[in-house]
Amino acid sequence: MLPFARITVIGLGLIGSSLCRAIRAEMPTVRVTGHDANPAVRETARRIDLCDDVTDTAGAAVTDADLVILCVPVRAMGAAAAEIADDLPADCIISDVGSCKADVLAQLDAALPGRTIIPAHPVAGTENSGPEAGFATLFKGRWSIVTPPAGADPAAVERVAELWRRVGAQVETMEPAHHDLVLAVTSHLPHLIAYTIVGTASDLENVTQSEVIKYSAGGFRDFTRIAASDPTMWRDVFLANKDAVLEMLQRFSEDLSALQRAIRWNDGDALFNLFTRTRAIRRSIIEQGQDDAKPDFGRSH
Ligand SMILES: NC(=O)C1=CN([C@@H]2O[C@H](COP(=O)(O)OP(=O)(O)OC[C@H]3O[C@@H](n4cnc5c(N)ncnc54)[C@H](O)[C@@H]3O)[C@@H](O)[C@H]2O)C=CC1
Ligand SMILES: O=C(O)C(=O)Cc1ccc(O)cc1
Repeated sequence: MLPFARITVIGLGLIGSSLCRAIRAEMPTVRVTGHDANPAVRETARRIDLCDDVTDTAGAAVTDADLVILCVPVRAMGAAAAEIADDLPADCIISDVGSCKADVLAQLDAALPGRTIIPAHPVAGTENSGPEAGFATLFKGRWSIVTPPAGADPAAVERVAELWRRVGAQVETMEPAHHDLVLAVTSHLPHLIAYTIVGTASDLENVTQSEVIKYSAGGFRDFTRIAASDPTMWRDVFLANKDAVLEMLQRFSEDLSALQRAIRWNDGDALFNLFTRTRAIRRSIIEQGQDDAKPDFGRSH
């Protein structure tokens, strides 16, 4: 049985538009309604036929929904939820796709007291944003982490989990605070490092911008891709997941200082041992099939 019959997506950027496409591809009888605060995005969504209906107001998008998924930047979640509060049907489930969960849950709880809120985070994305950047296979073979609040209705949790399975994701449930700690080190800190290193390279006085571009080896190129990620989205993630990010940044700084020391004192063993350990981590990621380069990963678009 389909987990939902009428799904509303609020925020039709990369993730919202990918979700619309995936739902229509995998569950063609589900009615998909969309809304975005930006009129240009609504116009694009209509032009590319993203949803069955794109509404000009958030309220009109949710009046007969059985699931509403908020796909807006994490610090806009509360405002987006407040906009639909008066028009939500009584038994509608509210979810979101935000990259951090504790702060978003607090915003949703405050805006929608007493409602069934089942947050989730598809750990899938790209450096691009906007409705035309999305694609139907984005979630295939990826994790979606569902982070229900304490005491959440298990049937509602299962319906949201089933939606993610239907669009191709593997589902894990986690407590919101634990999610935020895990993602701080696996996703948020790597983005911060990428933003830093690309900024550092572009600030050099003795190396020209064109040399940075011309001689950028593989590693630096990968950083520039990540550092091209959406500024609004990532500003919000760092501010909303401040405590976990600062904790991981502290540990990272200490480890970086240890590396600095090893280089200064010619401690080759320390360098070799660390690089051997990190190589093993990369290899185990590939063995577990979590690598983008794998051809069966369903990411062709
Ligand atoms: N980009 C990525 O790779 C991933 C992003 N996420 C999360 O998904 C969410 C959306 O990110 P993207 O789709 O990448 O961003 P995006 O920038 O492509 O799209 C966000 C859309 O939300 C709209 N919006 C902003 N405030 C709004 C409001 N109050 N009401 C209605 N619409 C509003 C914007 O106009 C924009 O079209 C974020 O919370 C992000 O943390 C989750 C997984 C991956
Ligand atoms: O493009 C990349 O490398 C990403 O890391 C995409 C991404 C960005 C944010 C998320 O919350 C999940 C995935």
